[in-house]
Amino acid sequence: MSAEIIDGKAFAAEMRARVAQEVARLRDDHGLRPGLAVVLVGEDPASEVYVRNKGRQTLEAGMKSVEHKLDAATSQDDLLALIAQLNADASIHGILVQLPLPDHIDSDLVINAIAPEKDVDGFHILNVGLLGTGQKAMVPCTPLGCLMLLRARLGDLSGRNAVVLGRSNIVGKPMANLLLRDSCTVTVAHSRTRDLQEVCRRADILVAAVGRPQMVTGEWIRPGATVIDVGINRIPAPERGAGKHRLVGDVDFDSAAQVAGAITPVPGGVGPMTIACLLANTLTACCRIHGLPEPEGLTA
Ligand SMILES: Nc1nc2c(c(=O)[nH]1)N[C@@H](CN(C=O)c1ccc(C(=O)N[C@@H](CCC(=O)O)C(=O)O)cc1)CN2
Repeated sequence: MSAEIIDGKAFAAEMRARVAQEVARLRDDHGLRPGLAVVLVGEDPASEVYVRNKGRQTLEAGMKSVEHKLDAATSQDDLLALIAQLNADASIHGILVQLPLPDHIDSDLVINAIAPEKDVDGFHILNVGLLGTGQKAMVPCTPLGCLMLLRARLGDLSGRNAVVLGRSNIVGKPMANLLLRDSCTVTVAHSRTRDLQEVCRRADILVAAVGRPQMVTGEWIRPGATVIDVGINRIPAPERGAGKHRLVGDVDFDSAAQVAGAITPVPGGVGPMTIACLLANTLTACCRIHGLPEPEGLTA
């Protein structure tokens, strides 16, 4: 193996410590406590874990944490009523609706009902537009985490060839916008892209967010490239015992690490950065809502 392993878990821990420092400063200097409300509809086991971790890490950073766990059959109107209540709650600076939502709920409608200044996921159409036009926005947490890792490893990103594999609203599109904002030459590739492997091989920076376990192998990677693996896929691991599973990314780590200059592992790469950036966004939202200067280095 030749690649440097980018330790997202350690980077996220440093970021959370920095957020906690700033939260303490807000309390001491302004008597403020950032508050985050997380809404979960249904009983998806992975979502339950993520929501629990968000609540715990929010409290550890010194912020207020509120969890709303709603039955899977909750109506869209009831969910919208809860969002309206949280929008009006001055002690709440960030609102996040855990995705995916049950099929009977229109996710776009719900997300766009969140007050844009409290939209710490950065999914509201106003924040999407602000980011897309290079203006000050709330930035989606996973792409923000990827950007932080890239800047920490590479410094100035300008002029680099970046390929984003995947075009989702949550990761691929905002990631491409963030890399463009940092003056990369950006290609968004996806399942219909011709010569996909060749396109990826041109990348100095490759962000894989395609949702297909271990799809990107060493042959897809330019020697020395920086590879950010956003995928979180649970695959059977019979070698660990009957019915056991393990987590893998969208990149085949073993072959990719032979070629890349640096690579994020799964788990322990991008995943932990998602929640660290959520805390940073909640702090940023609190500062913006109260007209206070934002701490440096915690947003794009
Ligand atoms: N409203 C949102 N919903 C979802 C988002 C989001 O950003 N906003 N992202 C994902 C899930 N997610 C956070 O919500 C998330 C995913 C993974 C991790 C993480 O730390 N992963 C670990 C492995 C965890 C495991 O063992 O399963 C890692 O990669 O090391 C954190 C947050 C979908 N929904």
